[in-house]
Amino acid sequence: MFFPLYGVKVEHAEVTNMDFFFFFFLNGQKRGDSLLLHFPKEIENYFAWQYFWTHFMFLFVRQNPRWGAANTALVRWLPAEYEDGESEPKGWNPERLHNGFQLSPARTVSREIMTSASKWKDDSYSQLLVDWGQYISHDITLTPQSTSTDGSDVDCLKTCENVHPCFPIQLSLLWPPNCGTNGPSILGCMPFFRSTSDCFVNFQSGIRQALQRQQLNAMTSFIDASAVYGHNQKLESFLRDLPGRNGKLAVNDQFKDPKGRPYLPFVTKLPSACHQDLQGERVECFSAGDSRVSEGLPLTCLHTLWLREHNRIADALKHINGHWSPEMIYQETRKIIGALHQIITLRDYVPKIIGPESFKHYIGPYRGYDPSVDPSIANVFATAAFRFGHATISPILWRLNESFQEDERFPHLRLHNTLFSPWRIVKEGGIEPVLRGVIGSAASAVSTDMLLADEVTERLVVLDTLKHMDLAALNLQRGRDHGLPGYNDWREFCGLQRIKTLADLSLVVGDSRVAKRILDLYKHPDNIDVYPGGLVERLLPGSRTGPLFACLIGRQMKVLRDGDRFWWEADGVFTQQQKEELLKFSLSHLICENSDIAEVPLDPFRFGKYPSHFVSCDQIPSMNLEAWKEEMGEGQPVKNCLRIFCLLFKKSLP
Ligand code: HEM
Ligand SMILES: [Ca+2]
Repeated sequence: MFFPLYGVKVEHAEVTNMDFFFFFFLNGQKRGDSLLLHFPKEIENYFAWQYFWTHFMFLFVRQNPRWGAANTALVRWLPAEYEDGESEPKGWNPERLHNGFQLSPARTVSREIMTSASKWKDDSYSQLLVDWGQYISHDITLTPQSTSTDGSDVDCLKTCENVHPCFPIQLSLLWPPNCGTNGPSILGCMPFFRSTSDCFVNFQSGIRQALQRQQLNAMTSFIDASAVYGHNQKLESFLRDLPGRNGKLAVNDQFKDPKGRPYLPFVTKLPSACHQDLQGERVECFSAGDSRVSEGLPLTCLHTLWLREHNRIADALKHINGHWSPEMIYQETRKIIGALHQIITLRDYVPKIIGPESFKHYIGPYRGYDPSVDPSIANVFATAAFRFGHATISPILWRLNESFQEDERFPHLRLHNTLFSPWRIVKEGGIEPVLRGVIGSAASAVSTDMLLADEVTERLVVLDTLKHMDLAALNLQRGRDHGLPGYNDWREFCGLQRIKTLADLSLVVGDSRVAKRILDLYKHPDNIDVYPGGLVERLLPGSRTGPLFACLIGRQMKVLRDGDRFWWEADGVFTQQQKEELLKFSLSHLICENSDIAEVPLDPFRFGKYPSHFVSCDQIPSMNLEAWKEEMGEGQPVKNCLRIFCLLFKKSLP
């Protein structure tokens, strides 16, 4: 399995005997596997574990072990629509008519209605809101792509023909389209690898659907900090500082920041494909729980902050509970970090993305774990709705100094000069200049006539291809590759009216010129792809999405929360006192604790000018980890006990 655009190969599922063991007894919920289960040192060996599994694991067996596990299929909320009914994407046969018309190539749609040479600013939010979106998307979804070598002898980097597994994005010579008399002529193509298909046949949905091509999610769908810890045992072990016996994560052994703070470790396969500063030592791609960590600098900064926070909390827990084993410290810390990811996402992020009304409507207050809810990621969410964020990418990466002014030594950069360039962190002042830029500059606005910045539609850098790519066209082609039904079908799914006329579309878009351009291009409203359709909708009040994407994102977030046995608010996961402490956490606190930045906004997702809207780090609430103190008394119940032994025996550990 291969992620060509990120230049990282990932072996399929890496299932070991032990994994099967975990899988059957613990129902495949990888994160849960290690979150609640903690053992005293005496039984931290295989045979004792086996005894434990055999005798007590029935307590955890659930009906749907694969829901939300890594390397399972993206689920369908509507059946797939392929040209041949089973696997060929729409547009595979360019001559084929859809509702009487040929489909416009993805690149044409991108240039006609999605690419923008400029972006407005949205003074309500900071750039961090955008970057958290990307970061959290990497916790919940990663769609692996086929390699050219998957049983075929075509090279998708070279061919411009539709031959499995290649589905290249055709480039049109004439621009703008329709300006010539003989129709657009083909200039070449951008490489495109089809997503890997799932070989698991699910007959529950009927024979026809069972035979349809399905795509995979390589991550755990749960918001569980899998981007920090990895989603399989091998990666998880690699990321830990096991020799240190301290419950911490491994750090970079070659470089530290100017104040001695650690960086993420490098990947092991060297030399890595990341770009280099031509002077001095090489800086390789970083490694983390998610392989895309080096894609952009703000993303790498967020990964670095969480690595440091894990190690900081692990130190504190060791100090508070001197009797805890390294394994216990690691697992408790991981559990806390997972909960913090959930809190930031559902409390701070999602309401700003879908707006307060949609939050109330689609998500609502938490009412406990519901075992009948499937927490898997939906294909339409990963492939269209949550890619709304691509329309909010800033073409400039802002870097700021201590006074939150442009840093003279490290000036702002055009985005394409920052992708896959971790050397800019190591050699250009650490994470601080980028982080200050992220909290100290306004987010790009979303507006129907300025969608994706041309920095990502004309100059997107991906590894393993020298050609610049077009992110809008990739998203669209990916939607067709996955057989996503059209925009109108998804509107109906969400209880919104189907678009029948130009007037309908103008109303929904709020701009009749844009609506006309779309219908001129697609010719029939039922042909509009869900990605551009959802993206151009007029935003709901107080949101960054229109009604369709708000519905799809809202529904996805609700199932991620309600279908998660280990959701931080679920019964028995944390004590009341611990929950109260967790709620004090904020991304501002994360930045204060783990960087050299001493002043931050109270709500770092909101844009505020420096210095008037910033406060000193002393004023940012912080968690008191004493709530995790475990008081040991012989034969007495353990205080704050939520560990599995305590739950089973209601007494202190031997
Ligand atoms: C500089 C910023 C970003 C870059 C360069 C970037 C780039 C990419 C690329 C190259 C892909 C794979 C495209 C394909 O071949 O299908 C992708 C996928 C995706 N992106 Fe982004 N992205 C960025 C920011 C964001 C943001 C802000 C969000 C959401 C708020 C987001 C959400 C997603 C999602 C959900 C996927 C699909 C993941 C999967 O299932 O594999 N991205 N992005
Ligand atoms: Ca996850």
